[in-house]
Amino acid sequence: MGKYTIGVDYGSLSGRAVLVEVESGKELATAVKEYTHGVMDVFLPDGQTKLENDWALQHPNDYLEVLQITIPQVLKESGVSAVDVIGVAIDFTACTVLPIKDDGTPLCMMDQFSNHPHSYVKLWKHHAAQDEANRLNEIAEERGEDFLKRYGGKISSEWMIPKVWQILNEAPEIYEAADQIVEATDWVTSQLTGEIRRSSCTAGYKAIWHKQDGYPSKGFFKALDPRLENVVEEKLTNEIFSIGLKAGEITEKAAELTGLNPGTAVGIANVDAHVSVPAVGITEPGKLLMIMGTSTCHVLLGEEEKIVPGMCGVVEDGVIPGYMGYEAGQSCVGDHFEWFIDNCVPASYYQEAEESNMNIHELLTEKASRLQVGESGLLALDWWNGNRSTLVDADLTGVLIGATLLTKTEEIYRALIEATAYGTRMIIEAFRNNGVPVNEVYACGGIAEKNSFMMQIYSDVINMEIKISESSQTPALGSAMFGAVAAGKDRGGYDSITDAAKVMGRVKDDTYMPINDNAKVYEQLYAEYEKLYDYFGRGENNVMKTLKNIKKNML
Ligand SMILES: Nc1ncnc2c1ncn2[C@@H]1O[C@H](COP(=O)(O)OP(=O)(O)O)[C@@H](O)[C@H]1O
Ligand SMILES: O=C(CO)[C@@H](O)[C@@H](O)COP(=O)(O)O
Repeated sequence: MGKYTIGVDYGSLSGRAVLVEVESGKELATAVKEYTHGVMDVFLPDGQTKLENDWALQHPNDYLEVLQITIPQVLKESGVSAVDVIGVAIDFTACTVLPIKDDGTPLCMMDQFSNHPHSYVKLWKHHAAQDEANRLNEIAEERGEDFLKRYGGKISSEWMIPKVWQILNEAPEIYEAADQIVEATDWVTSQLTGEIRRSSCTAGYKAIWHKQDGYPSKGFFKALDPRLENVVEEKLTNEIFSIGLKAGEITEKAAELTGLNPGTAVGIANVDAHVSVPAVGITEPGKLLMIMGTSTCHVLLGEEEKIVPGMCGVVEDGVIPGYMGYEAGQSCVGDHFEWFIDNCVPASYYQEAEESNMNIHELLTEKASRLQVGESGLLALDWWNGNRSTLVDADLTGVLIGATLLTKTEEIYRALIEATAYGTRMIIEAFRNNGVPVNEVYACGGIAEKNSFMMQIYSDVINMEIKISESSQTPALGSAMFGAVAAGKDRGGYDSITDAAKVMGRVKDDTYMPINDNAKVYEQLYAEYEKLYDYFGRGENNVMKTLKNIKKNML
């Protein structure tokens, strides 16, 4: 009798489940549920409580709806009986966090807090804790805190401690009422197993936890704010579980919600980027995976703990047990194009797209692909949502240089694509220059799947071959693999993620190869990008911050 495993991937806008055959890695069914509340960046669900700039919230009930709708759907669609599903695991955007009570109830789902913005889930791209991040970085630097090096020299405002501190600063009553502040991935997993077991992946990359040294010292937290001295014991926990372990089993309550059998193994939770690595078959150093969607994450394995300025983090066992897992990222990739189509594309283009039976991305891509490299005379910086790597500064903003009265919409679209490719090259070079080899490049995610023109540009800009994941649901497949590992070989699964990757992880046969002529022109354009990057990003011209301050004072 065949055995099956389910992975659920929680993205920025929706959650997707995939049901996979364990012995072949074949995906039998997929189901997607858009979040009912989407991303709340203007109002709370009451439609009245206004959110400030740089906020991005979500509703935890949307995550439970994903389980309730997609898991029964994949069971039904595949015709697989729940009895034959041996494991399940989830992955999530991160750092996406929420305050909860000890029994798991999110504060925003309690009447007294439902109108309080700080009681909701803070999505990874909630950037309103930048002040806290800046102060944290200053204090850590003054104290010579060793951990800073492991996070590329700076802790991002997207990560756990700045977000926790923002709650404390702006809503001490919420901080006080929270028994724990937890990553959404760990919370949803606890809704399946009945117990919170925090993952080494989220703790390591997002909450400054280290396998040997644990969290930063009490002295450091006290130096941030005396009220934070015991934040680990009071809101986090010292008990961290390695990815690849079993988090528990499906409870009776979770069985009712999902249609799975009580007792089904549940894997320790993962992050969407990191979980994708084994799903493309990577289990060794030197192979960088780009997970390209709303944002892009770059994940890479290494043998040793090297210090790479501006990376997001290096965590032992953070991706594949036995290796150092490196992460870097760009906070704005698909979102870059989304902003553009929402704000800068004339109605005539939409009309043409409709007439040609294309979506607007496809039309713009098609038009952009008819241009020669360098023909538009444009160059952009990809900082519309700040810069995660290598500058770690959410206060940086976008730039477009070279526009004239003749500049066309598709030229700007292309310049935005190229900007994200230059940003990726900057990251690859940062790894290489600091002793972490990048010998091969892989890609997965919505964009790697949907936009082959963009992937060709990336190949030309980085001047390397790019291999593409075979699965269109790579993170969900990765989670399904961790579900099979949680079940273990005795129950029909695998004993390690490396064993699972050998069978279940794959890339497509077709790859992208750099086109020499294009690569040569991109070399010149990249040299100009580098100059702009340093000029605006490293303090020589702080105009972006000045403008943000003026804007803040006007609000
Ligand atoms: N053909 C396309 N070319 C470039 N970007 C696209 C295209 N289609 C969608 N996008 C962008 O991709 C992003 C969604 O990526 P996806 O991987 O599906 O989601 P997520 O990152 O939330 O997991 C959106 O920001 C959207 O603007
Ligand atoms: O930062 C991470 C992972 O570390 C991502 O979860 C975050 O960028 C969101 O990813 P998506 O672009 O929504 O796939």
